Amino acid sequence: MTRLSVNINKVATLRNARGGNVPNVVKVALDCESFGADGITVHPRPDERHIRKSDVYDLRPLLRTEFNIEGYPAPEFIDLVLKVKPHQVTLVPDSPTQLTSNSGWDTKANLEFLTEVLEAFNTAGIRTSVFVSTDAEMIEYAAKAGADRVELYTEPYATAFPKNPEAAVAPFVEAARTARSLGLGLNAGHDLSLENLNYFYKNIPWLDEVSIGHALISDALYLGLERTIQEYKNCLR
Ligand SMILES: CC(=O)[C@@H](O)[C@H](O)COP(=O)(O)O
Ligand SMILES: NCC(=O)COP(=O)(O)O
Repeated sequence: MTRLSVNINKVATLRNARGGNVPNVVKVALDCESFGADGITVHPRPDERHIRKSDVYDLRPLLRTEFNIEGYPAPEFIDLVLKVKPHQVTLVPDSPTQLTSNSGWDTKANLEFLTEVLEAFNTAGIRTSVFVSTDAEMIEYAAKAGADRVELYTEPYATAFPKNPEAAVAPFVEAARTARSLGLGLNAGHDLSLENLNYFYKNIPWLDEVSIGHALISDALYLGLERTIQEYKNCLR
């Protein structure tokens, strides 16, 4: 079974636009779970432009499904994750000012750093995932650093999909095989959508998890949150 983790960053973006508590990020997360989401993902950024540290603390005791926290492992992030102890932490190589994630780690160049950080999370009993491109060497070095899983950065797939789905997914199938041969679990995310998700899943049915935010929350404006989550779940069958 491939699990759907709903990324609620964009709900927090909307809430922050007015400074109040509408929409209520915690309530939306709990509703996502009631509507069938298998997990909730947040990506607290240093400027707190969407998810705030306080959201992470508020969510932790209330979520009933898997909690995944993504982010760059700066000292403040490491401290937050070790205090909150989510089920999974996903390390992303984003700089503080970045608009959104736009690449995977260079796991070879950052081997020492990643090994140290992953060890801290592994020791705390938190499952670890490292955001990577489809480059086999990057996946191999993620395994060397001690990751439990890799998350494939799917933006290149999403961009190439409309013109040529087969060519778009091919490097991801290869990367997924590499990850499996190394005993790594496999996640995927970024720009996955109702248009491109089912084809991705059908080609890589052993995917453990996808995390989806931007397209899913946008679809919910038209379809409503409950129906949207059901439609994304249907893409994973
Ligand atoms: C790692 C990843 O691909 C997503 O977490 C993405 O970065 C979402 O973050 P934003 O919602 O801040 O764009
Ligand atoms: N890890 C990817 C994620 O959480 C959501 O990315 P997106 O669907 O907002 O592009």
